[in-house]
Amino acid sequence: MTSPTPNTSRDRYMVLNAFTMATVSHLNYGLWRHPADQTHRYKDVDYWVDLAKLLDREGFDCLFIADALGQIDVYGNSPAPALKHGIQSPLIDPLMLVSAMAAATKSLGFGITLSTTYEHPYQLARKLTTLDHLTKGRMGWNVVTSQQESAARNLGLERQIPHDERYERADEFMDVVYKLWMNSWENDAVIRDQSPAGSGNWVYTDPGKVHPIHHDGKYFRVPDAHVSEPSPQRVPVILQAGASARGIDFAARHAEVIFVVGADAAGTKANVRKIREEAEKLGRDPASLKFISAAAVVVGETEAEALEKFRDYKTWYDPIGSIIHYSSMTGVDFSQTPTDNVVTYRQTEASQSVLSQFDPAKSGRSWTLAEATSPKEGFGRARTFVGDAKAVADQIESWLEASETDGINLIQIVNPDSYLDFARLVLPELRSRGRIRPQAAGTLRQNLFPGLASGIPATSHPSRCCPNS
Ligand SMILES: Cc1cc2nc3c(=O)[nH]c(=O)nc-3n(C[C@H](O)[C@H](O)[C@H](O)COP(=O)(O)O)c2cc1C
Repeated sequence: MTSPTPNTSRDRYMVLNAFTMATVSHLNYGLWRHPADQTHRYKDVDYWVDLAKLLDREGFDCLFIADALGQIDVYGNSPAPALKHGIQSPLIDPLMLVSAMAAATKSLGFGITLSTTYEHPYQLARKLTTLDHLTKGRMGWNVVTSQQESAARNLGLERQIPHDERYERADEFMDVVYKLWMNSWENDAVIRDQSPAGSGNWVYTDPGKVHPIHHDGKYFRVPDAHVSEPSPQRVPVILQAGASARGIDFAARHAEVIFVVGADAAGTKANVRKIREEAEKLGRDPASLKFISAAAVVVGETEAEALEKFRDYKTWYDPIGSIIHYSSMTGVDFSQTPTDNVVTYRQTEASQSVLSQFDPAKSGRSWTLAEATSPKEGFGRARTFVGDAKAVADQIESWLEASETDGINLIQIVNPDSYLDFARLVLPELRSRGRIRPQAAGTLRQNLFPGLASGIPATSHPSRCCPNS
């Protein structure tokens, strides 16, 4: 049951992320065919640098990039529909994009998706430490346990590790990376004493201040110290999205920014309260968690202009594409399901929360497949706010209130117009209402959690549990 306690820890400043994927269409199914859309340039570094510069200039907190590790092939039991419809395929590696974007920006954070099921913690720790150095403390990690059989098949497994066991493995994965990031190098381990040759005092790193972690667990054995010296945040900001029972437990334990789902504001709020409650039980400070959800915005100078734009965008929207993606996330082949059939929950080894949010037992009403995947009033499964600047700002504020979330992951409908329109029209309005932080504070973590004295996680975060932290 949800907590009756109202959430009192939310800041006035909202979290503002742009949400995309290194592919032709993310949640804006079919819009790659729109004449204004530039997403087909996703393989061009200038496309990413231009997007990052725009978001940085306009004061977005973070560019959040989703990812997947295998083909989208549940719908019709084949990759062909996703390939034809351009549904998250073709796809490139988002981590590779960060250095170029970082070099062209000052304060924009980067939330990149990496899987605890298919990465190794020792390697992942080095990759994210490297980027946290190169970005000067602007890295976030969207921790996923993955959900596609196609990833398992192509990465050396017979089949997916079962859903709950993936989370068990993920818990141990986090334990390993926390030890590497927080416990292995002391703050003053690097001395870089350049005493002249012959003095005998010169030293780069004090070996006595670099500690092996001696991890020997069920899934991982990592005996030695981290190979990289600590980065500005030490631990990238931990983002997370899964919301099954096991996903909620994981989020409550580890996540700082939770990408929360729900069929509507009430369902989203129930998930927010559940995770907050669990986090508090684990001794975490409720102010050290933030909740965001996906949102699309169609804004015009006037309501009529916005409605016309919405109508135009809708003509390009691909409802089959949305079902192809939904099949992949849920692990259920919906290719033969009439779109007016009611969505019922069934347990799969893929994402459970993406299906259970439409379970009548959870949301209080039934949803047809069409309503779940292509609601008339929106784009895909993202909340959609349409109108002039004032109306959109009103809708965003009402949504944040009703869902008890802290901010949005703004999806693109048409790139870059969706972000340009938002920046030109909605941001000044939100700014005038005191919703946008006036300037960057330092690291991504300090931007998201104003008041933190340093870039490292809050003292109640599990990464701070051990010596040297
Ligand atoms: C809103 C949302 C966004 C997600 N984004 C990704 C993603 O980009 N890449 C990925 O591999 N998994 C993604 N996932 C999958 C989850 O991270 C998680 O691994 C999966 O949902 C299984 O957990 P669950 O049953 O607890 O939801 C996403 C899930 C949700 C709900």
